[in-house]
Amino acid sequence: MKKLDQQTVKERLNKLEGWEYKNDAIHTSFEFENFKEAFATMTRIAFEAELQQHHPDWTNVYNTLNISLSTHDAEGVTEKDFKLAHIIEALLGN
Ligand SMILES: C[C@H](O)[C@H](O)[C@H]1CNC2=NC(N)=NC(=O)C2=N1
Repeated sequence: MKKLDQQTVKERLNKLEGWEYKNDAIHTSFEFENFKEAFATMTRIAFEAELQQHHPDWTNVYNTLNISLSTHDAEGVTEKDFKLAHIIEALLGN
């Protein structure tokens, strides 16, 4: 899949509140009530990621979750990343 140019990424980010473009990836963070809530959400995201065959680069510390999405083959951001980002937002009820 083709890497999106910077202008296109910025336009697409207008519809994704709380996400930013940096280092050839799109990033966001979430804060939950506690670790259990964070990990439960990660599990739900993991099942969706597996269905998409597209996986987040993420870190979790207690109740925080940091997510970065990029497409390794394209060395940047593609439509696959935006598709997963929108799925994640929908899972979170946003
Ligand atoms: C073969 C398999 O589809 C690829 O390795 C997939 C798996 N998940 C992936 N996830 C992400 N985020 N980027 C990729 O380029 C990627 N590639």
